[in-house]
Amino acid sequence: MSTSSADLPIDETSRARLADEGLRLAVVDRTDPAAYEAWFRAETRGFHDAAPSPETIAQRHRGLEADRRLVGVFDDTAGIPEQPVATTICWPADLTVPGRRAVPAWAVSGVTVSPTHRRRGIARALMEAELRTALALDLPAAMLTVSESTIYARFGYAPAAFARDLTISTRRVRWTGPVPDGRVRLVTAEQMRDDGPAIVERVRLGRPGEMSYAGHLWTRQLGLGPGDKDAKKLRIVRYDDADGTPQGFAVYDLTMDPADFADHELKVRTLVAATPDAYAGLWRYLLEVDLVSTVTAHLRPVDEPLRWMIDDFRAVRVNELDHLWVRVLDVPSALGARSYGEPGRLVISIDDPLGFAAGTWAVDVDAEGEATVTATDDPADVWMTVNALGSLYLGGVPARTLIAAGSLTGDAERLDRMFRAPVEPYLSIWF
Ligand SMILES: CC(=O)SCCNC(=O)CCNC(=O)[C@H](O)C(C)(C)COP(=O)(O)OP(=O)(O)OC[C@H]1O[C@@H](n2cnc3c(N)ncnc32)[C@H](O)[C@@H]1OP(=O)(O)O
Repeated sequence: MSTSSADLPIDETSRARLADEGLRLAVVDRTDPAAYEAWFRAETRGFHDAAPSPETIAQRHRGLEADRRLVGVFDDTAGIPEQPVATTICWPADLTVPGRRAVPAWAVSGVTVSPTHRRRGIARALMEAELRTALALDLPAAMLTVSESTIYARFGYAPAAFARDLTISTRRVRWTGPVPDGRVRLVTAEQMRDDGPAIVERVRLGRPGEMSYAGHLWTRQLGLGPGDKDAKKLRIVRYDDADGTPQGFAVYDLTMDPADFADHELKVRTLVAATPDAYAGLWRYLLEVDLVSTVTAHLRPVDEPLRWMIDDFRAVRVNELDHLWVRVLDVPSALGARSYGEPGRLVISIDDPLGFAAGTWAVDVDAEGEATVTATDDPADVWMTVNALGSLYLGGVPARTLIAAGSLTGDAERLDRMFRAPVEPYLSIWF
């Protein structure tokens, strides 16, 4: 990487564009507590959150990772001029791609524009600046999880990993899956804080779409984040295999139905399993807690095997969502970083209105599935938008879907043999 993400100067193109409107685009000095507080208050306000307490702000500032790049747009005529009217927070993270490996990607988060300044092109200036910043940092792709799925396609992002919310009627369910010989133990958040990262790491490279994370994004999972209002409700169970090695964990809470004490809802916030045994052991435990009639689980993989491990398939209702959006910036680096299911040469023409990925690219895949990607003048075998490339990239979207949508033309079967991943892409966190 050419320079550290936090130290790179602000993008000049967007700075000049916003300066023409009397606005100042700047990297926020992350070492200055007052500057951080102003940025953080603007970000929480932008997401309609309650104003954070001084203790929460101080704790979040102390825990801010060194690679976080905070950007603000300032308006000296605003009601609270020291607080930015728009924010982003971005950092480099490892994104798992097919082939049990990762590509460094620019994680884009905290995108807010004050309601007083909306629809003046501020978000566009910020988003385009972040794409140029990612390239300046030699990061071949950018990624985000979204508040609304209507915003980011225009910047070249597309859904690449999906997720499901599950609602399980537990009284209809009898466990028919494996009964492993490990143990499920209730543990404290503090115990899990130490045991958990090793389990998360073992899972990460096996699943395209997962990303590296630590710090606040990790402790938040356990209710240990500063100001976490739900912390006291959380229960944590850990699955230890027969040798006593922790292989998985689940975080959940319980809500009583005021009309019937036997009808609690058990909400699974996180379930991470490094082995099939841990998966079975944890789900069986969660489905059999007494005084519960409904188990809900948020943000689960689309290939969740759970319904094959109970006796009533229809006891599980499913709602599917787009979750991780990916934007390819540097085609040779991004496509060269993943593996492919079939050898051969494929020439791809990419349409990218913002220019970053536009061109014709030859993808030469060897017998081991490794690719070399170069610019070429050869005629293209397939044509696609940069959005379609983002959706194909992790191997989770069939080419025929994109052909039907008009964002790709080419041989769907060949594209699927090359691009589809044997494991469905999935990202287990929001960021
Ligand atoms: C990765 C993340 O952080 S996701 C979180 C996104 N943030 C939020 O949801 C917080 C609440 N919303 C906001 O803060 C703002 O409304 C934002 C950030 C979504 C948009 O900011 P704005 O400065 O108003 O957007 P801007 O004026 O630059 O619009 C850029 C383009 O996006 C479009 N757009 C903006 N917001 C939306 C939206 N909510 N839905 C659909 N299109 C939108 C605009 O029409 C414009 O289109 P065009 O340039 O193709 O003509």
